[in-house]
Amino acid sequence: MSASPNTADVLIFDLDGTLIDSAHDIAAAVNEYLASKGWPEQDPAFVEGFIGNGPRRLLLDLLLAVGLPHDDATVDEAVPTYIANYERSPARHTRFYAHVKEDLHRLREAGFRLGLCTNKPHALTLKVLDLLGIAPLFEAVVGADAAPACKPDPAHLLAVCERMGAPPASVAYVGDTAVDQATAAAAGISFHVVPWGGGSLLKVDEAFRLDRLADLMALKPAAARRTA
Ligand SMILES: O=C(O)COP(=O)(O)O
Repeated sequence: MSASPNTADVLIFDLDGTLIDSAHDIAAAVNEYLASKGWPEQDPAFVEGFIGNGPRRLLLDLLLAVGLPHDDATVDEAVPTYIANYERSPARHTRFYAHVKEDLHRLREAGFRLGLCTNKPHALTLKVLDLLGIAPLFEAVVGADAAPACKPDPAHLLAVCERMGAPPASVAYVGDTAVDQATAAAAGISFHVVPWGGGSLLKVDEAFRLDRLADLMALKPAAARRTA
């Protein structure tokens, strides 16, 4: 069962599709790989639909969907090539969704502790957060390869909780995909969905649907509850 939506001390965020629109940089890295094989490049809006399960699934699912070779050997070779392409230019086109940066600051100032749980590779995640100037806002960041198992395995989200010393009942997870939603449900953590990324496609109780991140202020952290 999920925790109540009424309070939370710790807010853990997904990254791609939730805080940042990274589809153009991810598509550029994918297209550089496809071009190197002499295969047709893909539209960023199409590539965007495959983001959320990490690089291996991104490439496997995309190659499968467009009818290109997708055997293990092809994908094994594609993953490091794609990651190397992405690492060369991790935030050229990446943008925050509306009000994200200011709202993260407001949430921190209100006393919430912030964490990040993403299927992006860990080193790339740190690089992107740093380039976008939001790395210091997060107490714990766990990319897919820094977790015991990645989303939708609840161990990923629970690893962030553990690093923050936060019981799951004190946490809310914020994401945009069915993977994020399933992860939170399996971890027994309440899930709030953003209106962008894949968020509008998800079925959730309306009380858990955000217009912007600042709506999470309603969850009042412990410090604010004591002084209320
Ligand atoms: O699939 C990825 O690379 C990252 O996706 P996430 O930040 O939505 O977990």
